Amino acid sequence: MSAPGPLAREVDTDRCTGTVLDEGGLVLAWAPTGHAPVLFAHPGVPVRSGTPPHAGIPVCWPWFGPGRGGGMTPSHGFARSSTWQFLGEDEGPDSRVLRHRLTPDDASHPDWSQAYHLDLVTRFGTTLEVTLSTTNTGDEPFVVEEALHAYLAVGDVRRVVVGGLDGTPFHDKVLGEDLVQEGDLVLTGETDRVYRSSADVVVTDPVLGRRLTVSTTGAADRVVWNPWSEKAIGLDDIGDQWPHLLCVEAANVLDDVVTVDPGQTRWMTYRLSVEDL
Ligand SMILES: O=P(O)(O)OC[C@H]1O[C@@H](O)[C@H](O)[C@@H](O)[C@@H]1O
Repeated sequence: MSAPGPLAREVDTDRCTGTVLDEGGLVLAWAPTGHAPVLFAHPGVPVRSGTPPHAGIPVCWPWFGPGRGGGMTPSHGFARSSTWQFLGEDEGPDSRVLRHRLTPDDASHPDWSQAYHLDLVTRFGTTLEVTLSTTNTGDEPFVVEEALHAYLAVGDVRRVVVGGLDGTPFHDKVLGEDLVQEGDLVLTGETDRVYRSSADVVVTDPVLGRRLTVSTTGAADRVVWNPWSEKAIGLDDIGDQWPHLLCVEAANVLDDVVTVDPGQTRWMTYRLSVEDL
């Protein structure tokens, strides 16, 4: 018998449909009325409890990947595999607002003893807005890496054009080099890049006939990732679906880590909108 899936909070309004899971505080789905789903999730592999999926918008916190010094597990921190408190939902002026929180009572880790509140506010409307806030409830400053690791659904990643990054310095994790983007980005192979930019990113998708715009506040970096065919084989919830996703993440990583002083709250917002071509 397969394990039951995590608890899903469903939204269905005249503006959109959407889903957030308590596990991971994962925004799994969003589709404004009249549009196909905007976030990627493998059509044949359900989300399993205990396994953070390559889907939706995982929360990476308080480290990214293996952490700045390397070797940290789980990859991307413990927030995405922890079960968050659901604080409730209400109707905003133009969106349904769902609130989740993670505290040391919900998630602990041997390498993380700091006192914190991590809050996730998801606004489901004709645009999607996700805010991740870190509050230091302890007596000592602490440093976090963080990302809202959005998996955008695309028709064919080899045919999309990613605009808004021209002239931006980036760290290429595949090549291990620091480079500068020239012109629009067209992906031709495994791509894993940390762009030092807070500018809007526009993904033009001729196959699905739409344009996605990512804008953020409080995020110094954009991470662009697709594993491509070979690496995708080892990721069972991506597999042969790799052409149908493009991660454009809002992040504060590498040299852009965030210091949170006692009593302080630092926040980051990811906004996503879609328009027909
Ligand atoms: O398989 P994971 O842990 O979800 O990570 C997926 C990818 O996430 C990206 O954000 C990282 O830049 C990649 O290096 C990583 O491979």
